[in-house]
Amino acid sequence: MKIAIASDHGGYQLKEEVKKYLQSREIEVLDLGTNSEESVDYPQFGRACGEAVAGGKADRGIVCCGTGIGISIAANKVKGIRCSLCTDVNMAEMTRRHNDSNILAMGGRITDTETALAITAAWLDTEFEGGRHQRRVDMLNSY
Ligand SMILES: O=C(CO)[C@H](O)[C@H](O)[C@H](O)COP(=O)(O)O
Repeated sequence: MKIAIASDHGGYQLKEEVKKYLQSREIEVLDLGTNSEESVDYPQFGRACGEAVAGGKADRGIVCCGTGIGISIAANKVKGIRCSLCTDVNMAEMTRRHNDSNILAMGGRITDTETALAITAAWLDTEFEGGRHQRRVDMLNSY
């Protein structure tokens, strides 16, 4: 699996922790920046991750900003993206099982590293259930 990751300055430290975690699992990482805590604009990074996933350059993506909100809004502007802002493991499992989430968003100023890595693990390892949820995902994709 190849995961695209992106953040603004508010999510930079968390992105780096997520990157280390993914690499420890020997998951290939496409790092789309940002590369420091210098102030940047989250819409560009959320869009870049969305386009990487929608365009097939990565299988899924993970984005981080201060809250996870702005960058998830940006990623969800890209057709085909179902970006889910998660603050706990249950949300991560549910959004994979029911929404076939293809980008995970987290907030570097909201969620501590240990929780974020547990969320990441759950999101990576939980399968989409299909069935009635496929119909709903198809509806999302048609909009
Ligand atoms: O988009 C956000 C809020 O929904 C993120 O938290 C951003 O990281 C934040 O807005 C950046 O704010 P800053 O004051 O420019 O660091």
